[in-house]
Amino acid sequence: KLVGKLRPGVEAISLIKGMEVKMEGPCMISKLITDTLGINCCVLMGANIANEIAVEKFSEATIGYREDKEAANRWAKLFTTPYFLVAIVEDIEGVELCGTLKNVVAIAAGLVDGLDMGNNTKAAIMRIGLREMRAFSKLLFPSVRDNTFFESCGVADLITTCLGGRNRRVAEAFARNGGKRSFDELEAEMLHGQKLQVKKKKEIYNV
Ligand SMILES: NC(=O)c1ccc[n+]([C@@H]2O[C@H](COP(=O)([O-])OP(=O)(O)OC[C@H]3O[C@@H](n4cnc5c(N)ncnc54)[C@H](O)[C@@H]3O)[C@@H](O)[C@H]2O)c1
Ligand SMILES: O=P(O)(O)OC[C@H](O)CO
Repeated sequence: KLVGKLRPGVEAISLIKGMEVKMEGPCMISKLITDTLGINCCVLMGANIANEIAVEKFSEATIGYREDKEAANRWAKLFTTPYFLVAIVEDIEGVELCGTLKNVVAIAAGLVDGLDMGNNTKAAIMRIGLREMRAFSKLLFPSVRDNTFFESCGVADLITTCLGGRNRRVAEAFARNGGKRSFDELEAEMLHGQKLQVKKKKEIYNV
C-alpha cells in the first residue's frame, strides 16, 4: 500500500520479529521492506515485552543496521529514554534472526514447563537453543557475528521470552493438556486476539 507514496530519503525501522519464506529461501522482513519500498531499513529487537515497556520498566534493545551508521544512530537517539537503552550493531541479519528464532526456543521452554521438567532442563533448552540460533543464523547468513548473540536482541530476549512470552505460555498449556487441545484453540482462548509467534500464513511464516 505504501509503494510509490513515500518521499525520497525516507528511512524505515522494523520491529517485526519474523521472516518470509519463499521458494528460493528465507527473506528477512527488513529486506522485504527495502526491496518493496526502495528505502533503507534498520531493525530494532531486544528483551522488550510490550506491557512492561508500557509501564516504563527498564529495558535494553538492539538496533541492527547495514552500513549506514548515521541512520542507526539517529534511530537510537529517537528511541532512547531513561527506561529504554538502545545499542547499535552493524549486523542487521544477526539482530533480526535473534528476534525471530528465539520464538521457536520459547515453545520448547513452554513444553518443558508444562511437563514439569524443572529449571535445570529449561536452562539446558535455552543454552542449546541459543547455540542452535547462532548455527542456523550463520548457515543462512555467514556474515552474522557471534557478539550479536550477547546483545539484548540475543541472550536477553531469549531469556525474557522463555520466561514471560506468549509462545512459552501457550506451549505450557499445550503440554499440560497432553496435546489434546490444539495450538489454534489455545491461541484463541489465551491470547485475546494476539497471535502465536510461529505462524504459517499461506507460504509466509511470522516466526
Ligand atoms: N507484544 C510484544 O511484547 C512485542 C515486543 C516486541 C516486538 N514485538 C513484535 O511486534 C510484532 C507485532 O506484535 P504484536 O504483539 O502486535 O502481535 P499481534 O499478535 O497482536 O499482531 C500480529 C498481527 O500480525 C498479523 N500477521 C501475522 N503474519 C502476518 C503476515 N505474514 N502478513 C501480514 N500480517 C501478519 C497477525 O494476523 C496479527 O494481526 C511481532 O512481530 C512481534 O514479534 C512484539
Ligand atoms: O510477544 P511475546 O510475549 O512472545 O514477546 C515478544 C518479544 O519478542 C519479547 O521481546
